[in-house]
Amino acid sequence: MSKPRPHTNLQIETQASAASLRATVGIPPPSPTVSDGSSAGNIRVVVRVRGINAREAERGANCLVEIDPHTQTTHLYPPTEGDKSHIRKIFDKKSFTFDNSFWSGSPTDPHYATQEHIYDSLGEEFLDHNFAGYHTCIFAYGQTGSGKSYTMMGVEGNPGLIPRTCEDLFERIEVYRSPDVSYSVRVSYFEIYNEQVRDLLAPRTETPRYLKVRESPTEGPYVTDLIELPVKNYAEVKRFIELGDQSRTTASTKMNDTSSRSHAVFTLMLRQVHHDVNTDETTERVGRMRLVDLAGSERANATGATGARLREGGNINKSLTTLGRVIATLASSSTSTNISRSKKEVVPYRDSILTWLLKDSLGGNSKTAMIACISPTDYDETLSTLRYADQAKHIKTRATVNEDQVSSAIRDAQVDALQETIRSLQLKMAEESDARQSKEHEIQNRQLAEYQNQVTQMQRLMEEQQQVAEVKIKSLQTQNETLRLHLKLAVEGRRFSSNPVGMGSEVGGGLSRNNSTLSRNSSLRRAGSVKKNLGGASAGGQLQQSLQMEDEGLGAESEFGSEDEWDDFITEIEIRCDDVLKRVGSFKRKAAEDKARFMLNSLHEKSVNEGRRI
Ligand SMILES: Nc1ncnc2c1ncn2[C@@H]1O[C@H](COP(=O)(O)OP(=O)(O)OP(=O)(O)O)[C@@H](O)[C@H]1O
Repeated sequence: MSKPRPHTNLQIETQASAASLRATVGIPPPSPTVSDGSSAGNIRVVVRVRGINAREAERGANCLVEIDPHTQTTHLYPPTEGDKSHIRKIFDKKSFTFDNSFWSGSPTDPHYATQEHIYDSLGEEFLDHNFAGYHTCIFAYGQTGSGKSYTMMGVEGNPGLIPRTCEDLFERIEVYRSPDVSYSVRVSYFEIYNEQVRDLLAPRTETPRYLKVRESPTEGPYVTDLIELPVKNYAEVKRFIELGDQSRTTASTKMNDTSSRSHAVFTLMLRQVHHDVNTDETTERVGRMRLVDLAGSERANATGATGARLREGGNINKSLTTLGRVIATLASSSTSTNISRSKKEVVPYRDSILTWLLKDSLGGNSKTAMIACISPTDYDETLSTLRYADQAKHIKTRATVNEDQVSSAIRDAQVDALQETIRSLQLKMAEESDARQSKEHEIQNRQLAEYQNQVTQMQRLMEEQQQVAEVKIKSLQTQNETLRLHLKLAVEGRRFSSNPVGMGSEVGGGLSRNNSTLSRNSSLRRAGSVKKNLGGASAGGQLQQSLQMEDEGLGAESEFGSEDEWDDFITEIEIRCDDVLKRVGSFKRKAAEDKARFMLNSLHEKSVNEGRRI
C-alpha cells in the first residue's frame, strides 16, 4: 500500500479572524447571540495529527493517517503487512468527519497547521464566548505522546492555546477598555494526580497537600481552598503558568520523554462589571474558561512502566475510561428519542475526580471543545481516540450567559446578610472550641469548612464592591472632566464675544461688529446646546456631538436671553461640577470603608484559624 499523502486544512487560511478584526477597530465585546441568554449546541470536536517522531522513524513506522481538507475528514489506513505487531488482526480503513481536521505532519507540508492556526480557528471564538458571559472548556485528549501538551501549552518560542488565550484576553481588555466598564481576571491551576487534586500554584511541600472536592447546589463541583490569583496582565499569568508547570508531575516513559502523569486544569475567570451612573445599577458578567491538558492513555507494555509509573498509568487509564463512559452516556442521551429519554441513564460523573470536576463542562452550562490529538503511526490507539472524538461530537451542552444585574442597595444588603452569617458562624465556632477536647471534631471540621466558604464568598463580594466602586469613580471623573470642558468652552466663547479684540478689530468696525454678533450667538448657541446635554452628560462623545452640530449650523437656538440667565447657567455648571466631585469623594470613602471591613474580616479569619491550630 502506498503511503497516504498528507493534506491539511485549507479552511484555516481563509477563515477571517472576526475577533481580531473587532479588536483592531475597537468594537466592544460581543453580546450573547441568543435572546434568552442560553445557547444549546454540540461539543465542538477537532482532530490534530502530529508528525512522525524520531522513535517512530527509527522503527520504520508508516504514516497511517490522511486528512481531507475539503470535507474535514480524517482517514485511518490499516498498517502494512510487514508490521508484525498487527499480524492476525483484520484492519479496515476508517473515516471520521469532524468540525476541523488539522494536519501538523511537517512544517514543510502544504497547509501545515501551526499553533497559530489552531488558536485562530478555536481559541479566538471561545474567547468571544467568554466576553459574552459564557463558560467555556477546551480539553485535549489522546494517547501518550500524541501532542496534547504541545497543543495546549506549547514549547518555548512556539506557545500553544493556553498562553495565546491569555495574551489575547489582555490585549482585548486594553482595546475594550472604557470608563464605565471594569475587568478583573483570576487564575487557578491544579492537577489531578492518582485521583487526588493538587494546587499547582501553591508552594510545593515535602508531603503533598491534597485538596478536597465538594459540590455546591449553585456552583456545582468545586475544589476547596484552591488558590485563585488576581492577574493584571499577560506577564503575570505567564509567570503563574511557568510556576504551575514546574510543579506538574511529569516523567520520562518509553513513549514520551516528558510525559504528563496527571490531568492539568488551567482556569481563567473573567469578570466584567458595567456600571450605569444614571440608574446606579451594576451589571456583572462572568465567563470562566477551562483549558484542560489530560494525561495520555497508555498501554503498560508500550510505555515500559513499572512500579509508581505503572500505578500512575493505571489511575490515568481509570479516569479516562470513566471519561469515556461519561461521553458515551451523554452522547446516547443527546441522540435518543423522547420516549427512551424518559428512562435516562445516570451519567457516572462521580466515578472519577476528573469527570466529577468537569461535570459542568461536559454536560452542563458550558460551550465545550475537544481536541483529539493523534499519532500518525499507531492504528489501535488512533482508532480508539477517533472513536471517542466521534462520540463526543453528539454531546449537547446548554450554555447560559452568566450575567447579574444588581443595584447598589441590593449589593449592600448582600454584604450585610453575609456579614451576619459569618458573625453567627464565628459565635458557633467559639462555643465549639470550648468543647474542642470532646470528640466532636467531625462537626467542628464541617463548621469550619462552611465558615471558610462563607468568608471566601464575603471576600469575593468585597472585591466586587471594590471593582464597582472603581468603575463608579472612573465614570464620575469622566463626567466631571466633560463638564469642565463644556464650561471652559462656554466661558472662552463668552470672553471672545464680549471682548472681540484681534481679528475683528484689525479688519474694521463692520466686520468687527459682525464677528462680535456672530461670536456672541455662537457662544450662546454653544452654551444652549451644552445646557441641553447637561441632563445626561456622561461622555466626551456628547460634547463632540454638540460641537459638530454647531459647526454644521444645526445647534439649538440660544436659550439665554440675558446676562442674568447666562450667569445662572454658569453657576449651575459649577454646582454640578461640585456635586460630581462630592460624589467621587463619597465613593472613594465608601470604597476605603469596604476595604477596611474586608481587611478586618481577613484578620479575624486568620486569628480564628490560628486559634484553632493552637
Ligand atoms: N504538532 C507538533 N509539532 C511539533 N512537535 C510536536 C507536535 N506535537 C507533539 N510534538 C512533540 O512530541 C512530543 C510529545 O508531545 P506531548 O508531550 O505534547 O505529548 P502528550 O500527548 O502531551 O503526551 P503525554 O500524554 O505523555 O503527556 C513533544 O516533544 C512535543 O514537542
